Amino acid sequence: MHKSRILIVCPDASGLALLTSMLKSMGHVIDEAPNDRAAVRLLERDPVDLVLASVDPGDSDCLELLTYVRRKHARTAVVLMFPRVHPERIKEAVRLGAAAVLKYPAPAAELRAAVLQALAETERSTAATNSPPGLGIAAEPAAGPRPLFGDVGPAPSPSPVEPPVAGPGGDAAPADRPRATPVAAETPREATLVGTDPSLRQIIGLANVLAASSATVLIQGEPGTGKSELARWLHHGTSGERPFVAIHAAELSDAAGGDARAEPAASQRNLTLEWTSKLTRAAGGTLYIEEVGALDAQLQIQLLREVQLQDMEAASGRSGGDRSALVRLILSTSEDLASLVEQGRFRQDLFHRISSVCLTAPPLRHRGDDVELLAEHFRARFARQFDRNVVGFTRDALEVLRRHDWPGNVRELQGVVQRAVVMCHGPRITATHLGPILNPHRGARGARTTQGRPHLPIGIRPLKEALEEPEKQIIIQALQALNWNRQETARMLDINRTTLYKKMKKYRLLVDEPMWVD
Ligand SMILES: Nc1ncnc2c1ncn2[C@@H]1O[C@H](COP(=O)(O)OP(=O)(O)OP(=O)(O)O)[C@@H](O)[C@H]1O
Repeated sequence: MHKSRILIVCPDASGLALLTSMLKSMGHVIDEAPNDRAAVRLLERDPVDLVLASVDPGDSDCLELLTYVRRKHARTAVVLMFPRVHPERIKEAVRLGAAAVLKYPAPAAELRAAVLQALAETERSTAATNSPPGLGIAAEPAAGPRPLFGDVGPAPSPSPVEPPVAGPGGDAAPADRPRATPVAAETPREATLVGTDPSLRQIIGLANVLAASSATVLIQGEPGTGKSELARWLHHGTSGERPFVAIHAAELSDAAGGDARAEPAASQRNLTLEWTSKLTRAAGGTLYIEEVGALDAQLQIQLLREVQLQDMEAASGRSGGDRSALVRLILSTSEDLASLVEQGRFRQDLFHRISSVCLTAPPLRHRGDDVELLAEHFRARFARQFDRNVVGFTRDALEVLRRHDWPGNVRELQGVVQRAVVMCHGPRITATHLGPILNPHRGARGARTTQGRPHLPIGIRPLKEALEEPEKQIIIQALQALNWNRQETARMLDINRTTLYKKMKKYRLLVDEPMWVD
């Protein structure tokens, strides 16, 4: 075996000196670091064969260095040392790819044996990876990681769907990463951000600056304001060739904990698998998590770890270099995350980490002439798509569009124009095609206050009856904002789909086209 390079990470100076002298006596070259941050800096300057790290298993981030090394330096073995028994953490460390977990301080013989075995296994797998195919040099099956730290029970068996895969840089991906589905990564389409209002241009200007960095960005704004479009814009600014993976936080939580009957350990494993599969698919590109406030507690921890890893990466001073395994995080929210923190529904530490770089998508009602520009953009697009000879809007239609306050923002406008194009049989969309919600002559929206908001049409009548009209209007607006997608609408209104169905039936909204279309 050649002279190996070992990085020893130990916060205790005397322990560090002792470990160094033990391993130096074996003929290895030793680097030393007092903490993870210093270790990452050294690793980025000069890769090593093995990292030997003493960490406190009680610290929630004690496995971060391990995760980092397994992801970024797949050929570097990691041996951990824990000063006290922590069976759960040992299992987790083994699952994440630790070659061994030892007691700290470990007897010299045990330490040397573990180091030798880890180095030998790394050398074997490197030789196997480097062998040209067809030469018949088969690698011995690796003995597999084993905890040496007392009896902690068997390591979780690997899931059948997660064989190690070649990462984008050619390195073997960490063993806990599921295989990337070949078609999984979305080919990013160009982002479209129509609009000339200064509030939007300012955000686009900021996005152009941020596109060049790998900083985690939080995009906030009301539903339908174009947060996803901004995320694509940020992604596309770096490179269109890289994967863009978008996922709604609630879907991620559902997918991870989908089976309510599953054992806690199994659902924890599902969750880790789901999370790592998303990261694997996004490797080298962007992971966009919509409505980050809906992440459940476990996923918030996973996200916090990922953001911390990114910070370590930034602290290591790397810029530009190998980005193939890096994942840029873009998060969005239409909720006020600070108030979720106050309610105890969102981790404060995570909130502080993700909210330092923030873009706010302006609501459409504050974007003046953009309503017309966007309406024209969607008119042209849908006329092309549905092969309709609709060339514009009548003056009264434009007036109606201008006066509406667009609670569903750009998505609502898009839905309204789409329907109008389908319903329009002449060359121009008229106010009638826009429906009573938008049409003041039909009286459905009621009078406006000075702030441009509608008065509720409530007179003195039985309460149940008085509440029906506003309820109907809220449902129609939500349906319009969500393109008549019932599942999404039920979710937005926080009612189940059956309730929504019954209410749509009651208000005669269950026709193919909305009842108000002439
Ligand atoms: N400036 C824009 N120019 C053109 N299309 C836009 C613009 N902003 C948004 N859109 C379109 O409007 C729709 C809604 O936008 P998007 O999904 O980005 O909003 P969002 O804020 O992410 O919504 P949500 O919070 O509900 O997920 C999309 O079809 C998007 O392509």
